[in-house]
Amino acid sequence: MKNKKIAIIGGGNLGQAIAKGIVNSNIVAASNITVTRRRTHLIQTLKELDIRISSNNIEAATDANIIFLAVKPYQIQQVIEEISPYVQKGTIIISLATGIDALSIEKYFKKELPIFRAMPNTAIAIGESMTCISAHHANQEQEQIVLTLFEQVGQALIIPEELMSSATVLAACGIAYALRFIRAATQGGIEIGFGSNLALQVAAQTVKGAAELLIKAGTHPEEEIDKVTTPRGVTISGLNEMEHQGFSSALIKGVLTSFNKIENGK
Ligand SMILES: NC(=O)C1=CN([C@@H]2O[C@H](COP(=O)(O)OP(=O)(O)OC[C@H]3O[C@@H](n4cnc5c(N)ncnc54)[C@H](OP(=O)(O)O)[C@@H]3O)[C@@H](O)[C@H]2O)C=CC1
Ligand SMILES: O=C(O)[C@@H]1CCC=N1
Repeated sequence: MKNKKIAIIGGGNLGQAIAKGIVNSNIVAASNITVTRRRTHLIQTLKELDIRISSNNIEAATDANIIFLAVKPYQIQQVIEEISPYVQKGTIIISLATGIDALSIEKYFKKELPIFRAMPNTAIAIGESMTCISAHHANQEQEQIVLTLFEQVGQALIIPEELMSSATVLAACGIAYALRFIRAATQGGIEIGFGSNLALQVAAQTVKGAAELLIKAGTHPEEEIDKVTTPRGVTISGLNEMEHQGFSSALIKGVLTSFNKIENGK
């Protein structure tokens, strides 16, 4: 793994975060990673980590063993058509583009390659991503390589491709849903007396603790809720009022709306 050459085509938010995560994990030497974008002046800081930067996609792709496609979905076809003639047989392709299926990616390459779709979330920047991955024309060794890469920047799992839209909603959009919860809790906290900074600190750590309870203890949310809700107490009153106002229903409807937009474009 250490000697694999990695090209990250599209050094934007996710592309840069992945490059940094891989370097921090020491799994591949920084000098083996090339990140490309047209405006390279915006990624000069990567050079301080020994990562190569370039605006030349073809050069980066030519000798790469693993290529991340981290451009926007509407840019992916053009980028693939540019690099495809130079991509060696057996090169692992990892596309981060939302909503572009593996068959389309293969069609743009005009040849069979091990193609992966990966959907991390923005917590990848701090090594806490939940990344769902699907594989197409890949063998077990290639699957393990891709899984290992994403395990350096959080948790990762391989799922069937038909679940990729669901993974996008639950994990990638999910970060935004959770942050909106924290913002709303903060606003409530201010109304009951906290200054905004303190309210944010309390709300954010509380959500982190709640998530860790489930992850570390492996319990169900309702089991943990039962431990907090004193009979005739204040928690159950607040929770029930939230449900009367449609809290769970609003969240579920939001999830379905995001999902339908990916699946049907509306
Ligand atoms: N999992 C998640 O939470 C999210 C996933 N995504 C998905 O991840 C992908 C990347 O998103 P994100 O990082 O937010 O997007 P960004 O816009 O931040 O990054 C895309 C980068 O691609 C570069 N780029 C555009 N055209 C080319 C080209 N021809 N050659 C090389 N580089 C190019 C752009 O830089 P320049 O203009 O300088 O070339 C830009 O920096 C998207 O496909 C999106 O669907 C997006 C958001 C969140
Ligand atoms: O909002 C979006 O379309 C992208 C996909 C997942 C997260 N952000």
